[in-house]
Amino acid sequence: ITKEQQALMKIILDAYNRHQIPQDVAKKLLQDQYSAEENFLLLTEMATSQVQVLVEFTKNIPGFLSLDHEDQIALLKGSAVEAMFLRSAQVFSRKMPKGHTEVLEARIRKSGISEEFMTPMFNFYKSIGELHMVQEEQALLTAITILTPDRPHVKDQHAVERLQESMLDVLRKLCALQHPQEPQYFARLLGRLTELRTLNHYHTEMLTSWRMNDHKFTPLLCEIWDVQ
Ligand SMILES: CC1(C)[C@H]2CC[C@]1(C)[C@H](OC(=O)c1ccc(O)cc1)C2
Repeated sequence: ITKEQQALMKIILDAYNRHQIPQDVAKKLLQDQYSAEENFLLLTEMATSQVQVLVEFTKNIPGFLSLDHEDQIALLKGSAVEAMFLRSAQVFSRKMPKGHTEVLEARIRKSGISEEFMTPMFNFYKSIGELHMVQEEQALLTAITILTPDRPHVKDQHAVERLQESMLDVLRKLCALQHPQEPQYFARLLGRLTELRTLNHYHTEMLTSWRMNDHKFTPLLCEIWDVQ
């Protein structure tokens, strides 16, 4: 890993750790009642704060702010769901204190999300948990997800590709250093990104079914997912 790659990794990691989910959301997890309505409101707050954290993290990805402004928006909108699932998978499988994980799972299961979406979502959380990623890998994988060139409406895909490639190069070297006994570890990480893309479809269904039951989203969520 070269000097400038170490510098890049430090910037990404600091940005990833600087913007954590506000503690008040985590606290509410254990306090409020368990009604489907209460759970939905809590998940709305969680999703909204996750999107805010995503925007702040993205702004700190070296080179992102020099991209075309419309492309910056297209990348954020195109990656928000995947970045949110990636971060919540990591929070779910590692950061959360023991009791919280079960409570969050129970609230998610009782919030009007259809059963058919639960399975792939929790399978994804399990598959991320099994990787035991170090936080540098988590931060880089999130940046790589955001810098996916073929999102809808991205005009200068090559500019995005160049940024993503430099992240992929650092991640590949990091995996080789962190998991010398597992040469296929890097490929496994990238395989998770493919699994992540399948969740986009379920997420759209989830939003639609909530809307059908007249649930209200926050302005930020409406803007990032073009709903309402
Ligand atoms: C853990 C999750 C990633 C999983 C369950 C809660 C999440 C934060 C996310 O919720 C939403 O996307 C969402 C969207 C709109 C809304 O009003 C509420 C939640 C899906």
